Amino acid sequence: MISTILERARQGQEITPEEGYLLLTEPYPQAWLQQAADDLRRTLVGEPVSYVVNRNLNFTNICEQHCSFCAFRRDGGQPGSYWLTSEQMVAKVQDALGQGATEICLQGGLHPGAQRQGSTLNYYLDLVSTIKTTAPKIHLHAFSPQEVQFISRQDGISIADVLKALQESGVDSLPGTAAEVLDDRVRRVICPEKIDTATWLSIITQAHEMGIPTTSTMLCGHVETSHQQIQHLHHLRELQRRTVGLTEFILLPFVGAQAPAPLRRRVGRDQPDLSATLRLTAVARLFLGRWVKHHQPSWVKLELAGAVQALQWGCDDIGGTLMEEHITTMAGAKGGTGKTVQELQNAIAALGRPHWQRTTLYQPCQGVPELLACF
Ligand SMILES: C[S@@+](CC[C@H](N)C(=O)[O-])C[C@H]1O[C@@H](n2cnc3c(N)ncnc32)[C@H](O)[C@@H]1O
Ligand SMILES: Nc1c(NC[C@H](O)[C@H](O)[C@H](O)CO)[nH]c(=O)[nH]c1=O
Ligand SMILES: N[C@@H](Cc1ccc(O)cc1)C(=O)O
Ligand code: SF4
Repeated sequence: MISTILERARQGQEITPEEGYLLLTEPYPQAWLQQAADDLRRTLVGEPVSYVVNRNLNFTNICEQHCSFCAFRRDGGQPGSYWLTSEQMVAKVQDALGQGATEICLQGGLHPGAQRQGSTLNYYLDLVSTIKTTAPKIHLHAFSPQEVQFISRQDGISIADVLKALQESGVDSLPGTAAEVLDDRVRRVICPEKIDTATWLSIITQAHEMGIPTTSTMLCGHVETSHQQIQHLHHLRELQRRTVGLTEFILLPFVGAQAPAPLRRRVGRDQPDLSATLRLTAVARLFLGRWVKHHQPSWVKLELAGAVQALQWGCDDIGGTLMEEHITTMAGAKGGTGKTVQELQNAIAALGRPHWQRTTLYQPCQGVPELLACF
């Protein structure tokens, strides 16, 4: 019975993957689902909604892979390809500091030419030290598991050694991107060159065991089934049961408008389906239950109004200011490339809920002058 499952989940009891599947697929009033997810959110984290003042830094879009959803990647030398110099990165980090950023979110394409002294790891360590020299106190949220594996593969060194070197040079946490859908049949269609499910889980597990926290994500709304969505959430819940290193879950609905034609045509939709995204947002909150306290929608992909709705379907964080979002904007997302603190605060206040500025790891930040005291 749907109402029994919802009631148990609302109280924070674990539901099975089969029950999660029923919540996603059975016909019943979606208001029940919304209410249960909203209630569980209130029980676990209360009314306040957080945001983080951060800047995205996508150091290059030159990438050796060809994920079928990705409008960001370019070949080297192709029109629109770019590779930032360290001077350009320093300027962006300084500008971010001036705007009160506490986090740099650093990710890029997998560029085989990105090497120092013949080593890919050395290039990435240089990136980290460029940022940390410019902003020693900033939280560096850098490199997806796919990027970690790329370094390991290029240089023939272990994942553990890559993670250790990144940690020692100043990486504070990893973005849990490249998860897409943790199902190898889906991965063979949308990202055949990427690491498989087991490798993604293993890299995140190793990071957590070394004391590097990560976020978690799901790229939804393309070719995956409801069953595969639940399996993805199940993988995350089991991982978290073992390591407790996930800080949050971020649902990333696929934006197709400018994505490569084959997947775009197959999906047949340019922008995310908001009601399907909200349903999955609520099921993710209920399924991950007490294991993952923080849930974030993507205002880039849903637009701010859609992200505000997601705050009523289980989310408790509105995300980051981002300052410059490229990846999904290049795919035709309509949410914009950055938000001011005022815009985020106003959006939260419109719901009648209090807002608070967090660090990447969900610690409170003080007012602007004391900002850097929160590290
Ligand atoms: C572009 S990658 C950057 C890091 C690295 N290249 C990687 O793939 O892990 C970051 C994430 O952006 C998301 N993304 C890319 N294209 C998207 C699209 N069209 N719609 C929604 N999310 C997208 C994917 O989830 C992907 O893992
Ligand atoms: N949702 C998107 C994000 N989110 C990143 C967060 O702002 C932040 O880095 C995380 O909460 C850790 O503190 N970043 C993007 O570039 N695009 C998005 O759509
Ligand atoms: N969600 C990632 C960041 C991110 C998300 C989506 C993107 O398209 C790009 C980056 C995080 O862990 O913070
Ligand atoms: S998602 Fe990442 S790995 Fe895949 S093509 Fe885009 S930049 Fe490259």
